[in-house]
Amino acid sequence: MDFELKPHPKIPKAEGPLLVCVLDGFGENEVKDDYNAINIADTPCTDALKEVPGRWRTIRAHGTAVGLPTDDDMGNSEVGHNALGAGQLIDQGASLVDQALSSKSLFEGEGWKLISEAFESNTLHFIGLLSDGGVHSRTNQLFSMLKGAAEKGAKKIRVHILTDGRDVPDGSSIKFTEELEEVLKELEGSGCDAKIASGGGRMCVTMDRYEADWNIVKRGWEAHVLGEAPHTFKDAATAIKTLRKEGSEKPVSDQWLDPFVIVGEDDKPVGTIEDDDAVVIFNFRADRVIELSKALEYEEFTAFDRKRWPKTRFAGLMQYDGDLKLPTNFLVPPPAISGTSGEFMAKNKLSTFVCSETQKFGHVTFFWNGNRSGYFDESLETYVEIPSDTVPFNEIPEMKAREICEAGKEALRSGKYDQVRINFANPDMVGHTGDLQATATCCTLVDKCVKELLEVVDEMKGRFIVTSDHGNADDMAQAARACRDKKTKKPIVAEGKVVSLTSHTLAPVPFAIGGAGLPDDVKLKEGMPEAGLGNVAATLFELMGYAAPSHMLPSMIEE
Ligand SMILES: O=C(O)[C@@H](CO)OP(=O)(O)O
Ligand SMILES: [Mn+2]
Ligand SMILES: [Mn+2]
Repeated sequence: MDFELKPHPKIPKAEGPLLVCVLDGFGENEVKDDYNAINIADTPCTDALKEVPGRWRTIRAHGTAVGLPTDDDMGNSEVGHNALGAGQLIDQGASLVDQALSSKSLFEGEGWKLISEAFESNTLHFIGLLSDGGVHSRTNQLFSMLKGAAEKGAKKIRVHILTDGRDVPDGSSIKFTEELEEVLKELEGSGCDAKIASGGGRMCVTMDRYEADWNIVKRGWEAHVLGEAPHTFKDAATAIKTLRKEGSEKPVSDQWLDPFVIVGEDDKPVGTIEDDDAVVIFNFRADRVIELSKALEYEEFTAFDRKRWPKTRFAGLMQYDGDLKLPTNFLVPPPAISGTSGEFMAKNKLSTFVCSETQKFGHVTFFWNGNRSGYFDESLETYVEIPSDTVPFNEIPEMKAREICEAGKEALRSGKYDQVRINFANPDMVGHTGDLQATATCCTLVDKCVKELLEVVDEMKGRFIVTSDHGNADDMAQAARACRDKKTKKPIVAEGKVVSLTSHTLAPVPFAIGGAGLPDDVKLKEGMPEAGLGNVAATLFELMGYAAPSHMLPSMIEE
């Protein structure tokens, strides 16, 4: 690949830096009702951006536009930031696993060979997120692997389930558990001893990310590996129903269920993880299983006391970190992402400042750079992580927006950077709690932060991009979502309350350009209705005064 950036024939380089500001989960939903938290928030700055002729549009952020299998798949941070940073359409994990299952290549690769060594005399464990959300995993993929393993001779299978309620409606984990039990019963009928062994809610068990709180992984380790948890049950459906504490003063949502272990008639755990067992993590998405992968794979490990480290035959559904080559073994080769905008920046000696808080830090670094940890050239890249709070984010909807804003302003003013890239986590992270008011509150704050940043961009004669990676805050009520079902915009009401929507949405996202350093005649093209997140990287280079690299999807700037 030719990495040399050539000057843009018409757009000169700016005096000041380019700000790339990602408002995570800030969709532009066509339904502007009382359940659209952005609509009810006070957002004068981002509203004003929409009014500038030729400098605002929406772009696609879901489905096939970001490499997902179908246009029913909502966008998410991984695919969103991959597309934003790479400027290319990449077949994503969800699609690659689907393909590997339908071609059966999944059952023929090295990873499968490794785990199949345990089929005869040891246990095969599956650990992952049990839902059909399609963001981290999908039940139909798990079920195909379970059936495939039993057909190919696995004698004993244990499944460790993390309940969702974040990418799918809260409470749906019971349905997914029942579906799983059905499949396991079928396997039992064919002579395979197959059971659910442990579980817990994804936000408090196992699925931490970016090392925000290792205790989450520790709880998972204790439940899945050691068979230890504060609660034991004879079956998973009872576990979930009991731990949800429905009808009580403080019901618990699927995301936040305590860890639990399933025990047999003898009250002993039905499925601890032992030496020589095979373990498969059935999530395709990386961020929330990298820590568990490290705990399973690394002999040297200090993040928490594992008490016991079984030597397992461990494979990820994918390889989750291309730089660390973690895990060593995997069932499906990950998408190849190279020639990202970050790599081009570094190879052309352009300097970058990147900042977010822990919850989104890897989004603007790891995902942005094509699922690569680390730097392309540390002397040119400054990455600042502001530690996130470890509470449910509707309790502190401000999160670290203030701190990120201040760091961004300082970086812009320093004159040291060609690009300043930041991500505000709030609309997404607070949106996932389903708390409409708190989400509106954080959108108001984020809008203020954007205003302050844009003022500094002007002061420095710089340029800006303000955009998002997918929707979330733009629809907070189930069935109110316009894009999912245009016919029923009315929210679902249960027990007198509107049922909240905790997931991402299918809405497109805003894309705004501007800044005092941007010549007046630089405008966005008309048309290009199909443009999506993958068209941002080329646009970014043009805004910086360079011709876009030819392998990237086309720029949205008018020629
Ligand atoms: O929290 C997460 O893991 C996902 C939702 O499952 O959200 P995002 O893609 O915005 O990171
Ligand atoms: Mn996101
Ligand atoms: Mn999210």
